[in-house]
Amino acid sequence: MRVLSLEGITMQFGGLTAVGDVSFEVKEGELFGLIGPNGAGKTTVFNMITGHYKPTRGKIYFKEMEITGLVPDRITRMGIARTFQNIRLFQDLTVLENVMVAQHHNISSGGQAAKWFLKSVTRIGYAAKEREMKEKAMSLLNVLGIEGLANDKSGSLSYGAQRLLEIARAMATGASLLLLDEPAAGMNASETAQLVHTIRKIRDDFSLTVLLIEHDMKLVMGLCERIMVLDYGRTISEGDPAYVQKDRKVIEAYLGKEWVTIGR
Ligand SMILES: Nc1ncnc2c1ncn2[C@@H]1O[C@H](COP(=O)(O)OP(=O)(O)OP(=O)(O)O)[C@@H](O)[C@H]1O
Repeated sequence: MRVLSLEGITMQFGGLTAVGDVSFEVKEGELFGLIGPNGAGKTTVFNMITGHYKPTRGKIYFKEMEITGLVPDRITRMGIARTFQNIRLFQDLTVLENVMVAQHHNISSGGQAAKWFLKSVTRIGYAAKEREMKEKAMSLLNVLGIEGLANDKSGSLSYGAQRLLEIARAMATGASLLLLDEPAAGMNASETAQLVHTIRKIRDDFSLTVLLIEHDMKLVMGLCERIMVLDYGRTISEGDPAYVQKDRKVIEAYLGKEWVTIGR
């Protein structure tokens, strides 16, 4: 079954066509990669799916329901969650609190709202509710392998751990489709290798569908089952990793000739 479907999506900013007539489908349970050079339009595609931008033209469907132009909060509640290229965590809340706040995904704005939410849950005495939220949040941190950092302030974490926390937060919304924007950015080689394993595991254990943007080609080629390549807002290739990495258009526009000899 297809989970996500984009039909002829176009996004113009004044005279600039950031994304031009892009169509693709992501099937349930798939690990789908969106790649291409800087400025190709990848994040703009994410922003249209999540309702941060309204497409100039085209339609977007999630599980056969049209979601084009719906507000981000509504789209999150329908089951789509994302991480951001520039990490967006509540830096002065703990790791555990960050995940607990994300469970209540209506509270998506500023740190004050997040603090108010946590305080009211505790003060009004929803002890059982709080305990349940804590347990769920801890189990997500466990899955991501950062449970040992639960009581640390998120601002004190390494870059790699912050990226994992962002994934935990996206999962905490109860989403069935995760959009990950450069999840390996800032990670070292061993963290990246572990991330491949983790993304596969959460896909399997939580029956998720994952759409990701990434510049680390080893991760993309080793993890994704299908890949779409954008260049100047247009689709230049789509297929499995074996096909895409041999496609001359992709090598010329993005991977470079050195990929052919050393990349694999
Ligand atoms: N809000 C905006 N207003 C004007 N131009 C924008 C806006 N958002 C994106 N763009 C432009 O759209 C084009 C595509 O940008 P986008 O961020 O989607 O690329 P990208 O493929 O994600 O790049 P990168 O790999 O560097 O993150 C760029 O030329 C960018 O400057």
